[in-house]
Formats: sequence, structure tokens, C-alpha cells
Amino acid sequence: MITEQRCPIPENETARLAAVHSHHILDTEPEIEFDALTRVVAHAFDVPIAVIAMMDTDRLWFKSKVGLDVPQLDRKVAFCAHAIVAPKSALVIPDLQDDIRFADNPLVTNAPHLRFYAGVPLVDTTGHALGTIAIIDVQPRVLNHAEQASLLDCATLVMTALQGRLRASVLEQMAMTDYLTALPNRAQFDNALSGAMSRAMRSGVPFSVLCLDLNGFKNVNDRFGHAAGDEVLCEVARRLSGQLRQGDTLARLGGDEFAIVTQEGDHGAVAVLAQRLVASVGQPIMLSSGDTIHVGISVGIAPYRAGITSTLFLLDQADKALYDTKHQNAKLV
Ligand SMILES: Nc1nc2c(ncn2[C@@H]2O[C@H](COP(=O)(O)OP(=O)(O)OP(=O)(O)O)[C@@H](O)[C@H]2O)c(=O)[nH]1
Repeated sequence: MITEQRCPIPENETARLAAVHSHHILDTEPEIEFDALTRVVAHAFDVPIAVIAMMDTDRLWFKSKVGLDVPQLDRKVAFCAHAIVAPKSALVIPDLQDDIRFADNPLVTNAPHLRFYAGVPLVDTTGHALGTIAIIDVQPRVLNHAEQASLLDCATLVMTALQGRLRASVLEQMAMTDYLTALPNRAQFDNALSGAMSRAMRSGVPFSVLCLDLNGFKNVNDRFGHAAGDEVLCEVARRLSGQLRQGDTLARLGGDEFAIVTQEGDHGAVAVLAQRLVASVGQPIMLSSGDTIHVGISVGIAPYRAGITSTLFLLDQADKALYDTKHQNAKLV
């Protein structure tokens, strides 16, 4: 008879899950620092199975594993579900058959007939247990104090690697983001443009590049101050974003210059988009001081054509078109 399996849920489960997800590690590819550690642990403790696992909503997902050939387990049958409810200590079960919580667990009663489990919670700086590092055997075992201390040290090493990974991704995100508007910056725009160019050359997916520059922005700074100028740049960023479709990339290249990679390739359709962008930026902008100001924006368009292989060339074409537009607008004033 198969009994229904239940598992305890930590009190702070919502915050714990948010902490797990903040690491963006679930379903990622294997990484050498975690795989090396599970190999060392399996060897040092002389166990057939060692895992580094993250507890998701209803599954235990293995970031790294030795001796197991499944990518994840149902949370209800995972021993780790019991380990994470007590984040400050190791959970050591010398014989799973002798423990009422696990004696009817299908991993114990059926193949692979597990008998021993020791797991140390992986606790982040806010005290949330993200998962465990665990050793598992098909025979009962005893883990002495020195061995438990070693497994605790291994958990510290895993957390050090996880925090390093998180720091690297935060830094990478910062390096790709404009600090004022939170739009992609020039570096991220270049990546998006290269991606669009590769897709267009490989499978003919069309796209266009737009360069945009505010008109008379210097006056805003001069009349209302730099902080007001910053407010205008943020509002312009919001308005431009509001006109775009998912998959388009809007970036602030610097100062009052913006650029867009749009998946639209038809010149007529892109011209209509440009008109919408100009109209939306041209609406009055209310500053937090209560002042209302008007700024305009000029747009230059360069659609991708077969035979173009350089992103710089395309950007240059859009830039030239922008300055033609600026020149014409200036003559009209
Ligand atoms: N407030 C603010 N101003 C900035 C920022 N970066 C650049 N600027 C200012 O933006 C202005 C850009 O200069 P211009 O391109 O000549 O401004 P413009 O008056 O729009 O000139 P045209 O494009 O010829 O109409 C300069 O005064 C810069 O000091 C920023 O982050 N915040």
C-alpha cells in the first residue's frame, strides 16, 4: 500500500520562496563550483549519493548531484523538506526505516531503497533556508560530530558560491542599465542590436533601428535646473516605452539621446511608430515643482536591408537620418 506523503511547510514559506527565486538558480545549467563540491563530498563521506538542492514551491530541484539520475523530486517525498524547517541545524537520519516520518517514503520502501540521510540547510543572509546540501546512503550510518561539522562547512561553501553568483549577476545588471531611467544602456542596446542582426542574417527576421534626440533639452536644464531635467528624461523614457511592443528594446545611449531596436521592418509602419513617439513626448510634462514644460523629440530611422552586416553601419544610418530630421526641423523654426 502506498500511503499519502506529507511534508512540513516552514512558517515563513512565502518569504523563503522569494529568497530562492531571487537567486535565479532554478533550472539553470550545471556549474563547476557546485559539481566539484558534490563530488568532493561524496568521496570524503564515502556515500553513493550527494546533492545540492533547492526547494521550490512543490519540487526539490537539484543544482548538482552525484549518484542520482533525476533532475528533481516531488516535495512531498523529499527529505530536504524536513531539513529546511529547522534552518539552524543538520537533519541526520541514521536509518530512514526506523523513523516514522520516512519509513513509508517510496524512496525507502521501493528502489533505490534509501536508508541514510544527512542534510544541512543552505541558509542565506536573511535566515531563509533555500535548500540543502545532503549526503544519502543505501545503508544505515552514523555521522559523528566531526563529520557533521564538515558537512556544515560544506553548506557554508555552497552559500559562499551562491552569494558570489548573485553579486555577479547584480553587477552585470548594473553594468547594462542606465542609472537614471533604469532603461537598458548602450552596452545592452549593442547586445540587442547584435542579436537582431544575427536573426535577420540567419532567418530574415526584419527589424529597424531608431535614433532619438530631445529638442531644446539644454533649455530645460538652464531654466528649471538639472533635477528637473532628470525628471524630464525619466518621463520621456516612460512615454517612449509605452509606445513599444514586447521584444522591442529602448535604450538611453547617454545625455538626451535614446535608441530603439524594433522588430518592425516595414518602413511605413516604422514611420507611423516614429510619429506616435514624437506625439507622446510632445505632450506637456508636469514637473514635481508644479511647472509644466514642453519638449520635442526628433527621430531617425534605419530599416535593416539584406546585405547589411554591420550593426555600426545601421546605427550610423539611423544617426544620419536623425540629424537630417533635426536640420529640417531647425530650418522650419
Ligand atoms: N538633467 C540632465 N541633463 C543631462 C544629462 N546628461 C546630459 N545632460 C544635458 O543634456 C544636454 C544635451 O545637450 P544638447 O544635445 O545640446 O541639448 P539640446 O538643447 O536638446 O540640443 P539639440 O539637440 O540641438 O536641440 C546638455 O545640456 C547636458 O548637460 C542628465 O543625465 N541629466
